[in-house]
Amino acid sequence: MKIALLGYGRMGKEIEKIAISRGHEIVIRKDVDDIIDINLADVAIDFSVPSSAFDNITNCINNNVPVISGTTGWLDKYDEAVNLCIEKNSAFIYASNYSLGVNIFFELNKQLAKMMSNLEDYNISMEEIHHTKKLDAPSGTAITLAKGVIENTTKGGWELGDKTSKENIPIVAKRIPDVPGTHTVWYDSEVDSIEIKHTAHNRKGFALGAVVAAEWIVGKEGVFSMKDVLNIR
Ligand SMILES: NC(=O)C1=CN([C@@H]2O[C@H](COP(=O)(O)OP(=O)(O)OC[C@H]3O[C@@H](n4cnc5c(N)ncnc54)[C@H](OP(=O)(O)O)[C@@H]3O)[C@@H](O)[C@H]2O)C=CC1
Ligand SMILES: O=C(O)C1=N[C@H](C(=O)O)C[C@H](O)C1
Repeated sequence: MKIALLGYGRMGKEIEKIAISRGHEIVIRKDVDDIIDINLADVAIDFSVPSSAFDNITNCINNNVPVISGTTGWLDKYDEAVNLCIEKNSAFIYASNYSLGVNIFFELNKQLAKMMSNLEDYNISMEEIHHTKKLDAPSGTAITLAKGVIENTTKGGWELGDKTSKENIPIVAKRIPDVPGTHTVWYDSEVDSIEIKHTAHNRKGFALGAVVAAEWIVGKEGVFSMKDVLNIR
């Protein structure tokens, strides 16, 4: 496949290595606001910055080039991208995290939330730790984890900070040099704690998932998720 990399930073470079090792060709490497001809590519992979993701994605959709987006911090415009994709009969996936391990962790988190939903002695909290170059907080992955709990409990939302709250899920965001991404969900009571945790050791899992999603989406039409790609039930 001919792949356009929209964003050629830490993730773009990791994706390039995996894509080439799987027999693909990189035809576009876009950073900043370069003018590009997206039609040179069979599929585009966007790991850029929150302020440019929406423009990158809609350029692909408008040109009927399937697009995989991993950029976080732009989701206020997600519904607009979805509607455009449906209107143009194009193909699009956004995932806050493309690694297989985190996508299994998302399902585990939902199951645990269901089991804990009636146990009032336990307080939920979350923590995400990332490298100091990360632009957004909390991480997209932490937001997906919080949504997974909200869908399965009476929690109404999430908030940044460590304040225990009956209504919202507190999320602490820590920035420590070189950490690729660590997410923990706790349920604490007076007598014990339950903890589930995912630790990325490097960026290879994110990059492989994005390339697998790009291979999967070519020839399809619609708005999909990593659950579709990985066939997780
Ligand atoms: N979903 C997932 O699985 C994962 C998601 N991410 C997310 O992916 C994004 C990128 O992460 P990462 O690679 O670490 O970040 P980097 O900062 O290393 O890379 C982002 C790149 O995007 C470039 N860029 C800036 N403006 C544009 C534009 N208009 N079009 C295209 N590229 C542009 C930047 O260029 P310059 O430096 O010149 O500004 C930079 O090279 C983040 O939002 C991060 O949260 C990260 C890992 C996994
Ligand atoms: O910025 C990162 O590095 C990461 N961002 C994603 C997020 O915001 O969840 C995924 C991963 O944790 C790495």
